[in-house]
Amino acid sequence: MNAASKETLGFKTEVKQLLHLMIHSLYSNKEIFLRELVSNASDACDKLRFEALQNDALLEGGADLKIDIHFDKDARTVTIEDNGIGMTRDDVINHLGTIAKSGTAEFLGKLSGDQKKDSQLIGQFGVGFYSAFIVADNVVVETRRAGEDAANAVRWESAGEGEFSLENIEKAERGTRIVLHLKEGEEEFADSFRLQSLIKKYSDHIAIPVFVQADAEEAAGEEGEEAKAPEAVNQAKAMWTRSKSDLTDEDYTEFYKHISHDWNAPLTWMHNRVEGKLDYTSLLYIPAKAPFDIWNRDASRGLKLYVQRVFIMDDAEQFLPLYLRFVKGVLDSNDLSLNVSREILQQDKQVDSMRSALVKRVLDTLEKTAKNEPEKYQSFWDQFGEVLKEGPAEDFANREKIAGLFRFATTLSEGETENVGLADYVARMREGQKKIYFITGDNHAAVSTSPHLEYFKRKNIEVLLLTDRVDEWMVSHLADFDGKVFQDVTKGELDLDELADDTEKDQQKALEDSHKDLVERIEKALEGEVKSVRVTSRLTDSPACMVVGQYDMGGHLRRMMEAAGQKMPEPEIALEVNPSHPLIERLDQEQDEERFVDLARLIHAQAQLAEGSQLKQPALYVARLNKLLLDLMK
Ligand SMILES: Nc1ncnc2c1ncn2[C@@H]1O[C@H](COP(=O)(O)OP(=O)(O)OP(=O)(O)O)[C@@H](O)[C@H]1O
Repeated sequence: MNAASKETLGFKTEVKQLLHLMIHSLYSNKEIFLRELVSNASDACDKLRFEALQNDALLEGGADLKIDIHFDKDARTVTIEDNGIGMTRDDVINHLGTIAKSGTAEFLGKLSGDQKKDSQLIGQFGVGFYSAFIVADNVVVETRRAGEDAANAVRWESAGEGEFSLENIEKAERGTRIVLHLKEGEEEFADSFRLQSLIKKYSDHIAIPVFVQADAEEAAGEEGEEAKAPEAVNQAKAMWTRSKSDLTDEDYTEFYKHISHDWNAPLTWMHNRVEGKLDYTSLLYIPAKAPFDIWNRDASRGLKLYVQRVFIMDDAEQFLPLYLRFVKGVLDSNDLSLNVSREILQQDKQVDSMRSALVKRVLDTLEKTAKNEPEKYQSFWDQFGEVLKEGPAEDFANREKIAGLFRFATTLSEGETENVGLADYVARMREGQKKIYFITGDNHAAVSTSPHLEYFKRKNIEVLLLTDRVDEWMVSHLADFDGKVFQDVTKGELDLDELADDTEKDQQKALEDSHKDLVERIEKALEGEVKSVRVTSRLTDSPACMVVGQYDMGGHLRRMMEAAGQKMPEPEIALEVNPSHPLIERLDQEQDEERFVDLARLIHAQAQLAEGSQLKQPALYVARLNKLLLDLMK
């Protein structure tokens, strides 16, 4: 293609939306553009170094990777230049004209127009290259992919307003040069001192040296003095290789922002050097806020792999299980080969050992946070609890440890906050109680008022209130905690052996004996609708409730599976009635068989509604109820 090949292309809609929002909501943090562009430049150098392992011709004879920052006060420009991997014309179109993240549309839909809230969200999304437009009204990118001819370079230019132009240019040096034409009022950035202090503040941890042009007076130097070789503004050393005592919280936080593209400071981090059988350094972070695509299990994950300080890959998913996909960080191994690939990692024994160690480290840190900083832990749980709940199914060996990190709302806790750990639950179990009781449902209001809880409330036995979609599935994988099995209170007969004293058991027996006829009559009236009917002492205020078989799927999970189009086998449903309830007493005395059947069906329908089920024939229920109401009004 020749130089005449200039073309103008439109940004994808989502870029336009994002640009607009970003410029407005991030204006109060405008200086972050430099961090983002330097971060990209450093990634580009990392990528070049990696590709050069296979093909050192890419270095074109120059292996000194660096980032240069220039400015021109009069022209009001700032230039960020790297000699990294560079981009081809296609790369430029793909990376600087679209947003290649899945879920972008949903993300944009969540933005509210409230600048404060939106800037938080945009932070979670990652602002990247486009942040240049916060301070610039024109951005020129000149880039040449390493290994390409000088004539195959590209110039991209845009005012950030819907379109960009592309043309072929000559560029002798490989890599990318980004020229920002600062908006009026932003000339403060065309200043050596300002740029240097921003690099120190935000990019000190970048492993590639960053050089900032000196001020004119400074550069001229004293007369007769020899020009000094410029010094990098940053430490230019892989941050994780520095000793902990040398690093401040700010260093850790800025490094986190660089690798994670997250705007918020992390919740906590773990920095460890391991020597011995394995030799590696890991720096792992737990974010404070969940990224927008945490539920996309294919979304990129956060561990970068380095081998002997050389960047090898992003998303080194072999080193952490999916249920810890929120962890971000760096792993630098001295044992693996520089030629390591994803396929090799999958079969490598050392990788398994490192993975186990990293998992243990993360779980231990979470445990420690939960113990020493409960409020901080609570905010972690609120963000990532649901992800962690995938743990017992994925990581059987650690399931007890993971379960210890869970937090739930219970019948004894205040409001809907999930803040009761299983260890707390077990510690306050009633004398003789052997099981951990729970109930699942769509929301807190529905489960906390379930008839199934009446007996437990009466006996002051704590019940976990589980309302996440994954809960029933999670508990089925957990099976027990501290030797106590989990029991769904809506399943199987109430376990009086465990919970009741002798008088209560005798009473139950007496109830069963004295209501044999009633039970038979109701069974007949509900033939085909329920599997069996029995009297119960589990209810206080409600006349009846539905109970599924001990090994059947609970109502909540069943409804979700059915909503997802799965056909479920019919469960063994029993109707349990409360003989002390006035309605059941009245039913027992009903002589008119037709009215008896109507009443029994109404009670059955109500029990279904109370557990959150839908009636198969709601209109029939309404008709029956109306008939009874009319009778009453006579
Ligand atoms: N200096 C550069 N050299 C080479 N490629 C670059 C450079 N700057 C950006 N790119 C390319 O453009 C892509 C988009 O950059 P951008 O900063 O928008 O997003 P990102 O870095 O992938 O992630 P995030 O949006 O979370 O920051 C990068 O992934 C990279 O491929």
